[in-house]
Amino acid sequence: MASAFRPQQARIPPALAIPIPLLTKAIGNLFCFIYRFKIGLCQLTVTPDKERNIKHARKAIKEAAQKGAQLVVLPEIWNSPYSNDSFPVYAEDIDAGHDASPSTAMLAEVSGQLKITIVGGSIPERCGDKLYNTCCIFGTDGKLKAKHRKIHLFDIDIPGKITFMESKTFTAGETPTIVDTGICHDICFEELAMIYASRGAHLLCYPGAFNMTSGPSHWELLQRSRAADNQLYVATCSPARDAGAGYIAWGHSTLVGPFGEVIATTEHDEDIIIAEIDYSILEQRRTRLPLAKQRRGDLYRLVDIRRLDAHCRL
Ligand SMILES: NC(=O)CC(=O)C(=O)O
Repeated sequence: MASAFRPQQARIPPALAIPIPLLTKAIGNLFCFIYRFKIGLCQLTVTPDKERNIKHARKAIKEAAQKGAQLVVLPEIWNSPYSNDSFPVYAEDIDAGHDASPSTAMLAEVSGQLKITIVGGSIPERCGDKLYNTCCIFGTDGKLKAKHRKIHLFDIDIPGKITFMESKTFTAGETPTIVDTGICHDICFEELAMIYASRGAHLLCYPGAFNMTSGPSHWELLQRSRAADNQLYVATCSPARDAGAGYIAWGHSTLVGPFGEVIATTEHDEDIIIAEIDYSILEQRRTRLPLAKQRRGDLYRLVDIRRLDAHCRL
């Protein structure tokens, strides 16, 4: 998921400066030099036991917060096995309240209790007769700030390597989300990242579950490309690898900086990455290499067909 975050207002202590997308770019740029914070990427093992997955995620979030993370990111599909048979069984009706959605109830409780922002990876969401691959973002007050439904469903067929059709069960989301979030396969679409960047995003978060074919070939490449093209931070968070699962996740959760540099990463086992994000570096990069100014809008231009008018405050 790509959650795009922008810096918050000056009266908020820098330590709590989880970026929000609402402010104008000018205000964002003005204050971003004071904004440093720690991000925690929880690469979690996922089992068929949903209750255990929720407890386990809670423990990892707490550990990341204890280590100083003010923004914690979970993997794509962390409460359920990544399989079309499981998605309908593990799906939760997020809008129906905490009783109908124990996974998001936990995220709401923990974010409020620890006063951190959580990019809640994704879970299968049931809405009427449809299922979505949905990321919920909770603010420091424990309130749901945004819900992003994966826009680009992951359908792949490489004979002898991997076949997976998310579209068998999931319906694609229709809206980019301004706490700017995308999920996994969304990372493959540079236009989406460019739109987020043009709206002032400083950080894109992609909870993702790449596999043993797509992982080695382009997991890191895509993250570094999105970061370098748009001169911003990119954070990814994968499930840990389970060699016995039907779908074997690649792992390698990573934080990439605005020059496309890998700041922190891990292998495929369960892990919590804690790394620092410093928006002043981002501005420095943009000043030294002003891609936005150099862009030839007279020759080519990205059209944002669906203007992102709904904003979410963190
Ligand atoms: N779960 C996914 O969307 C995986 C993906 O995009 C890939 O390339 O692998």
